[in-house]
Amino acid sequence: MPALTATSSNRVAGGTLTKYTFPSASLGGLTTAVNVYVPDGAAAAPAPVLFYLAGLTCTEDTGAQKAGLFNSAAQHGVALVFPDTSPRGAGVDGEEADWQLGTGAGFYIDATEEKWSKSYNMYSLITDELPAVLGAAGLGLDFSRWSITGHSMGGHGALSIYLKNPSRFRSASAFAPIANPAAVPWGIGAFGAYLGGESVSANPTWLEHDSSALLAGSKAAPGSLHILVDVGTADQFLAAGQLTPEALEQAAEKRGAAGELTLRRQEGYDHSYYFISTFSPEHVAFHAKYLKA
Ligand SMILES: N[C@@H](CCC(=O)N[C@@H](CSC=O)C(=O)NCC(=O)O)C(=O)O
Repeated sequence: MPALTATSSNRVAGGTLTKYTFPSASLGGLTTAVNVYVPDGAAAAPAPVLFYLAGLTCTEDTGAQKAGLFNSAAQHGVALVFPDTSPRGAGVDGEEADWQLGTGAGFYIDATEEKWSKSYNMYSLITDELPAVLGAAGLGLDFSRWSITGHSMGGHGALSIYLKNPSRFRSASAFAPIANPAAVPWGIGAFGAYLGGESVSANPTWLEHDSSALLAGSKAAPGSLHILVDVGTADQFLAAGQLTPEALEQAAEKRGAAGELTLRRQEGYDHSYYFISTFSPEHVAFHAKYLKA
């Protein structure tokens, strides 16, 4: 197991936020950084864990600094993990050229195209390596009680990772997620580069990472999924057709298991962290209900 190096530590909301770095096998040996918030008391009784996956152009610091999650996490005794959004410095040609691809835009999938596949494996980092590395480090994290949330690209990550692994997580939520990436410009660009193909018809493996397709086809027991989604009605990327929350609603309808998806349209809110920080306490409370059941 790689050693964690603590590079900063801050007292916040009755707990401690520590930034760790370690060489990541998933990311081809590149050093990755992760912020971990542990509420006081977790040394004696390990805390359930909520991952926060950030969006395009973000880092491990964005959610920690702007999402307003700490007070509610402390109130519910929940630990928070904020991973980075991509490898850094992989040296892939063009990875810094476009904010929607490459650095800051890992899309929480494992690339299969040779150009990207050595380092762009954010799915493995989130689902396997981080729980193994953080779990073995004795930080007071209880990964048998694990939920996941995220924003935009990170909302896509949270929902798709949950729907691919429903028995590993207690619940999922998302702020303004890219709900149907296989069908919108952001997803088509990223999936085309990382997985290959120009469209989902050319490469149907895209659907393995598409939350709407995953929900519609989920084999999880009816009623066993717990999903909360908020989207602002004034979201600029909703207007641009990148988010398509209606696809998720249609998928839930197709699955036909009532009560699994709560999707709320929040009047007048945009895509920003002002929106996220307004509703993040409700998301923590939603997850705490299942993490502490
Ligand atoms: N540079 C871009 C805007 C990038 C942006 O808005 N990123 C969002 C996530 S979008 C989907 O994943 C974000 O969370 N930014 C960080 C922040 O602090 O707001 C442009 O040119 O439009």
